[in-house]
Amino acid sequence: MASTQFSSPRSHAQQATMAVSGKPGSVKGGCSFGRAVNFSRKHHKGGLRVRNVATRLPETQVSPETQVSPEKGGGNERKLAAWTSIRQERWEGELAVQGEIPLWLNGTYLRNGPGLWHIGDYNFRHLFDGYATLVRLHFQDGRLIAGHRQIQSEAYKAAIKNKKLCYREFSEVPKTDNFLSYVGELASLFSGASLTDNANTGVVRLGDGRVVCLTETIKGSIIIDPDTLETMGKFEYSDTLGGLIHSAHPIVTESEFWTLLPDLVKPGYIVVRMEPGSNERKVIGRVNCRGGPAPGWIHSFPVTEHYVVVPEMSLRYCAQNLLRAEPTPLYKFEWHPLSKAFMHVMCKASGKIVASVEVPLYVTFHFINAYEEKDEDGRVTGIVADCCEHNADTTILDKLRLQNLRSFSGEDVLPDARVGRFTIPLDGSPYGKLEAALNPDEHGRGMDMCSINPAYLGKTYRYAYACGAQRPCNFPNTLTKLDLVEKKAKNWFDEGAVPSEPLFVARPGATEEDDGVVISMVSDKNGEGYALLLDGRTFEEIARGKFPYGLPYGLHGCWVPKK
Ligand SMILES: CC1=C(/C=C/C(C)=C/C=C/C(C)=C/C=C/C=C(C)/C=C/C=O)C(C)(C)CCC1
Ligand SMILES: [Fe+2]
Repeated sequence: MASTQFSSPRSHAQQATMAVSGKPGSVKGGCSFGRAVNFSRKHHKGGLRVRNVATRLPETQVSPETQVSPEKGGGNERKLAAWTSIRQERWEGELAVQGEIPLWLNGTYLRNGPGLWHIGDYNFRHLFDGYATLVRLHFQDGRLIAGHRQIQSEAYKAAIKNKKLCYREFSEVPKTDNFLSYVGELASLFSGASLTDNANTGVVRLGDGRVVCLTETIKGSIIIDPDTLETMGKFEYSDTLGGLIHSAHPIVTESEFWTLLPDLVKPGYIVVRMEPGSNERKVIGRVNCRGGPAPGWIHSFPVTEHYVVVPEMSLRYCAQNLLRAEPTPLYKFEWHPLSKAFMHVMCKASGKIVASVEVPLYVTFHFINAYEEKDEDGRVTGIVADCCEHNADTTILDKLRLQNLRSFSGEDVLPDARVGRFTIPLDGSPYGKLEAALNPDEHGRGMDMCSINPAYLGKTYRYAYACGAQRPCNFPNTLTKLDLVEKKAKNWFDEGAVPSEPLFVARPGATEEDDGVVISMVSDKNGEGYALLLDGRTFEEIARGKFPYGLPYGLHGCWVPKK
């Protein structure tokens, strides 16, 4: 058992060297540290809370493999760790907490994301290429215990073993030695063998309690233990649906699991459902694409109580780009504005399509929520679906190249985004609407990485939490609470810091939509990382817990309540 703290400012390159050499600052020899405990208890409106005046930090574990990326460009000062590889084969430790963690908050927040962007001295290009990294925050009786671990996908293990990229990632393709192996490569691409299983995008808790990390490849569905972050094995689908890719964000509740399988051969989407406790997806229906040579990219989609909404955007998969060795500006995709854009609505019970409307062009990766609109007689007249919309501009994909993220010069380069609100009539009209749900200036014209109170999934709702922007910036840098009724936003900001997706956790017994806390993890400008708790209602800081090292950026999280 060992721990480390980087006590004096050092460049990432220096830190990396030390990790390898075992000299001071190296994690190899590490040391444990502890401070006196002094829990002062006091009564609060919401019940008894613990104030951590000084917290005993039990011995932390730092894996001997802990390594910081050798990417170039760092000065001598410590700087933002968000875009830096932090390899932790297994780290655990209690975090010193400033402020008060509500005593009702008992459970585990898990965050997944691509936190390791190099193999040896080869640096990956794109944010989405990195190897899956789990960070865990376990809240118990006012204390906060953290963990950090790499997911042991085949792609990751092969890269570590062979010291080179072995599977196709978002923008990276393994080098082929000669023509014959290229032919073999093509075959393995069509069979899916060369595609990655690097489950670096999200993490969900299924209704039956299993916790699964996901990406866009079906084979990249990996079960993990939420207590130890250990990789348990592949989530094997027991049906015969086949296919290689699916939506990275299934809709998951205690009783439902929905996902979409894009069909690249006969352009369309298969809508499937899986019961808790089962590994068998059942086909509920199919949507045929109305435009373009291939289906639009489906990273996520929304549902209402009775319907599945299937977006068809003009940013479409591209078979040729899937085959290419070098990335194109749109990676595996192509922009087909002439193919138009559509929203389809399928009845969950019958699999019938009840609406298929043309909408203005859009670019979205994350839907926020959707709900049904009813007339006075309770008949559903339309669907409203909200998303983080990039003003029909695909350049955000290029902005997420690591080189761009690592080279912020103070220029305002983050493209504008908004809360895009689709209105889809169910009366057979051919067109739907898309407009901003609130003035984008409310959130600095940055908008992505969203969550809601899960009790409001598919229902009329008022609040959403997301990352917005305080400009100038090159990446969303605020945490934002959106009030979609008052059309206002509250923004939290720490200059120079990058916060990850805010996740809302409701207070048990809450009756108000925003009664709960918002959890995020922040990489700050000093190279440090901290877990942050905001009050869901006031959006003010309640507590933070500092990590003894800087945190890489992470994408999506989930909440696992106490057993
Ligand atoms: C698309 C294919 C693949 C991989 C896809 C992956 C890993 C996609 C990941 C997408 C993510 C994480 C999207 C997040 C978007 C966040 C945004 C826009 C934030 C904006 C902030 O302003 C392969 C599996 C590699 C191959 C098949 C095709
Ligand atoms: Fe996502």
